[in-house]
Amino acid sequence: MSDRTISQEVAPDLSVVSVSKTYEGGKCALSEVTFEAEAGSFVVLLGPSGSGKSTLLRCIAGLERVSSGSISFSKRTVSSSTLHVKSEDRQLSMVFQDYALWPHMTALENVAFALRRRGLGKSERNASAASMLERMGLGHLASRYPQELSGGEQQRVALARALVARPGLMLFDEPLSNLDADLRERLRVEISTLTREVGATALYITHDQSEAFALADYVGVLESGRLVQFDRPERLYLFPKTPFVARFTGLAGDLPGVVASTDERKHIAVTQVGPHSFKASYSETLAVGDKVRMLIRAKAALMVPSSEHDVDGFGQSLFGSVTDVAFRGIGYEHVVEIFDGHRLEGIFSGERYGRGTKVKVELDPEGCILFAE
Ligand SMILES: Nc1ncnc2c1ncn2[C@@H]1O[C@H](COP(=O)(O)OP(=O)(O)OP(=O)(O)O)[C@@H](O)[C@H]1O
Repeated sequence: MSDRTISQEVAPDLSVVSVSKTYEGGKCALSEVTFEAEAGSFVVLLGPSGSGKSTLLRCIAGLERVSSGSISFSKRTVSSSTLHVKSEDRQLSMVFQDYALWPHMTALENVAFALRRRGLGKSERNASAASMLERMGLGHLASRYPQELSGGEQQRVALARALVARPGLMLFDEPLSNLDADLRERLRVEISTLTREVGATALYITHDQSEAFALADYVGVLESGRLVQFDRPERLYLFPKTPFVARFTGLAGDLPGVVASTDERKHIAVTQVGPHSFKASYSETLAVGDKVRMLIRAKAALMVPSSEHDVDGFGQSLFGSVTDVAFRGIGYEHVVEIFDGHRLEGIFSGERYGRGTKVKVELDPEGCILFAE
């Protein structure tokens, strides 16, 4: 960004300590949420509907008061049970799901309005707004009103408005959920690039695991108001702390089993699953005889055609029959029925195996994760 008239606000560290929020009427939406986001990092809060994502974002934005705990930006407390800094004094920008543009202002005026508190003259504000719209490929739409723009164009104007003041902290409330798949992907890339380009600390909420993994430096998973894991996306995928985190971040299979032996040093257990025994990884304490669930990541499942010489269940593999196949552009996703009516889903292959094809699925122990029932 070439405009030098607007100074960059310093990206803050964000510190959320034991934040709880109970709404009037007694609904507890957040319970003891704690995490730290480094200055300039991109954090995604992921969780199902009602898990407390919006409440947490709104507390950080200053749109809700916390019931207990504290929120600080670079050691400056902005929220606690006795202190509440107003939203407009928190030096942040927000992008909402429903765009929230002012309908009586043009695209240019909407973006320029974000600079009203920067002590700039009108012509400077307009020049900065025009250059930001240009930067986002919206220059030719600057004089249009929101109702004359498509949903995707409105959201990009909203993004331009959030970026133009070069905020230290940017908050995103499911900004892509009203857009179609293609536009969602393109705007996701723009959000990721531009936010990092301005160097802001970013907090983004979504219920979409693939969006979270694609954007985040760190992902926080919320379940019923509790932050159950806060980690790098890669670690979350390989070492989910709970079955909820594993299921919410995408599984190919979820099978019942019984522990047959354990290797505590390597955290690998042999588990009897139906007629088969598999090696799988575990992090909690497990003992021989414990009933477990073996949760299988799609990455761990390699599908090959079965041959008459194969022995079912030998060496981390099992047999099945393809019940569904879907073309995904870069390859095919299969559903495979295995023993006792259990299924593996999302089994990816560059080759298409038609319905009814007998296949062998090999499982990598690293992507098979055991949790006690
Ligand atoms: N103003 C409010 N008054 C009372 N309860 C509320 C209020 N806002 C949210 N809640 C409740 O708090 C819980 C968390 O809501 P929140 O909107 O934070 O979840 P969410 O994860 O953002 O959900 P969604 O993805 O559906 O937006 C829900 O049970 C919700 O019904």
